[in-house]
Amino acid sequence: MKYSQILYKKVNEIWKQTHQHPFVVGMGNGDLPVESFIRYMKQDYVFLIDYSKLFALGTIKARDLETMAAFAKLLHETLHGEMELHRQYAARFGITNQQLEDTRPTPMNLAYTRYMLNVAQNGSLEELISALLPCMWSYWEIGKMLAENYPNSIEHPLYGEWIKMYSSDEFGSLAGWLIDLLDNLAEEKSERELQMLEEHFLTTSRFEYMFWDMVYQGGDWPV
Ligand SMILES: Cc1ncc(CO)c(N)n1
Repeated sequence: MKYSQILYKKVNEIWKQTHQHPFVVGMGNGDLPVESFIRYMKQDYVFLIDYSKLFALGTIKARDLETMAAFAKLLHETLHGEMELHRQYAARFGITNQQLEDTRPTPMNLAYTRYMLNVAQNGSLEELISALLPCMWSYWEIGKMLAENYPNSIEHPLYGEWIKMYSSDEFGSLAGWLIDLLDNLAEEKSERELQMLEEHFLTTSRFEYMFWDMVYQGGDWPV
């Protein structure tokens, strides 16, 4: 069994809970309050600023030109693709790009990005990928689940664009490349090293659930 399939089985329960979270289900059936989505868009924008740095670090840690170029492409896609979706959404609500950028990350958002950046800056390329992969893979799974379970969801005037992006073959091919890369790199790893990669994969899978819950519940700093 491929290492990624082993990891997928280990996070199955966590990802299933994410698929059943009211924020995610609300995007599918259209019941998600707009205020929750605006909070998500703002928090996710500042998340993506730090998240994109992982791809830059991946280019630095890459051991061959092809992998360097792929991480550079992921950096570009994040800064100009995913973040542009948020900027377009924000404009519909009269929120400027500067206002998006000035969003103060919640404690949970900060904990998530700092965990990933710490792994990416101090760990191996394999550790960076194992921390990063649940972000892309779980979003692809959520996008596909919503498009399949709620056929009209991609036509929703607000949430449709989000579902289209994350269920797309283009986003899936980027996630698939990262999955294959981890599988290739895992072949040469010791049991102890694989245990460390698994811990990162589980931790950021849990952070993904917590991020949906934070934007749904509105958790923030006391003052
Ligand atoms: C919190 C979070 N995780 C993953 C992704 C996928 O890019 C995202 N945009 N935001």
